[in-house]
Amino acid sequence: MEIVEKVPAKINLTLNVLNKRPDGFHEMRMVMTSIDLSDHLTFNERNDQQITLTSNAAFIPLNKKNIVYQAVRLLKERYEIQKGVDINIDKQIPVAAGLGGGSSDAAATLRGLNRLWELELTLEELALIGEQLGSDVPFCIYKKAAYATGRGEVIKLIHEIPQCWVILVKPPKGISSWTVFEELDLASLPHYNHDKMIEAINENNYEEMIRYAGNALEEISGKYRPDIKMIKGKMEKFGADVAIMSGTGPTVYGLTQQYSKAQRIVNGLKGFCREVYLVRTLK
Ligand SMILES: C[C@](O)(CO)[C@H](O)COP(=O)(O)OP(=O)(O)OC[C@H]1O[C@@H](n2ccc(N)nc2=O)[C@H](O)[C@@H]1O
Ligand SMILES: Nc1ncnc2c1ncn2[C@@H]1O[C@H](COP(=O)(O)OP(=O)(O)OP(=O)(O)O)[C@@H](O)[C@H]1O
Repeated sequence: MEIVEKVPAKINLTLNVLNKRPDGFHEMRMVMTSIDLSDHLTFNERNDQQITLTSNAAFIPLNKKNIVYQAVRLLKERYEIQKGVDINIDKQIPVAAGLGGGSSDAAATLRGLNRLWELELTLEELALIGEQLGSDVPFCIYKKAAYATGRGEVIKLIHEIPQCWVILVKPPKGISSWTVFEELDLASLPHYNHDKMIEAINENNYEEMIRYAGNALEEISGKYRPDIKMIKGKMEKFGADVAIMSGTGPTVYGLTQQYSKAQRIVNGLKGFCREVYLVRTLK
């Protein structure tokens, strides 16, 4: 039997870092939404114990270093599954971009194998397992909009955000989450009002929502990647209502509700960056 899972990327509408925790992670407060830029994972059962990965992308590992492989191993060990699986990763989400690409692939693997091996696990159970793979994986299990706390694994689903166009610009070279978090000066971080943002989202009020968008990691990532600031400025100049870095970057996203404006922003930015995407937020 063949199973296919759609694997949406994510953006952080607000990202706050509170304190460093005893476990070495940081306490987060984030409003996040899935967006319609997706990988696709295809699963085919094997009767032997082998796990094989194939992909159109040359730049992700296709062995046990891939988070998809780790997700398979986790489920096989936990539920004593005596079967293997062939998985193809149709990679469309830019890698190490701040868009949750690997985390979302891992989440889709848990969802896909739940179906393929008929484990009948709930999304909450899959999210609990996903925590062991990475801080963003539980959010990615739901493919919705949510308020994420803890190290990012405590998820409270919220109302879908007001429909809008999302323009994504992914500058060359990624940034690792580890590097960004290690350099943080917590006392100097800005704070974005996620409660007010969630209120605006619940009222489907786009104009009010964008007033509260922001990413506390922008400053530190910007030190490594001065192009982030340049792209933000260009995006606002071409008419985006807001221009914010997603996750630990380097991707910058802009929001607008007008398609004509979205097209103008895309055409303007294509002059500065190769990887420019125009997508919608997911319902
Ligand atoms: C920045 C975000 O992408 C926002 O969505 C996430 O908070 C990070 O998610 P992620 O990359 O999946 O993070 P993980 O793979 O769990 O951790 C990578 C590294 O980032 C740092 N990290 C991550 C999450 C967190 N709450 N505190 C941290 O300090 C840690 O150094 C960790 O070793
Ligand atoms: N299936 C996968 N897809 C993408 N990257 C993967 C995958 N498996 C392992 N990786 C590795 O994980 C690293 C992080 O990639 P990823 O795309 O998850 O970063 P990201 O978009 O910044 O995610 P986040 O926003 O959660 O930090 C990359 O260096 C990549 O080589």
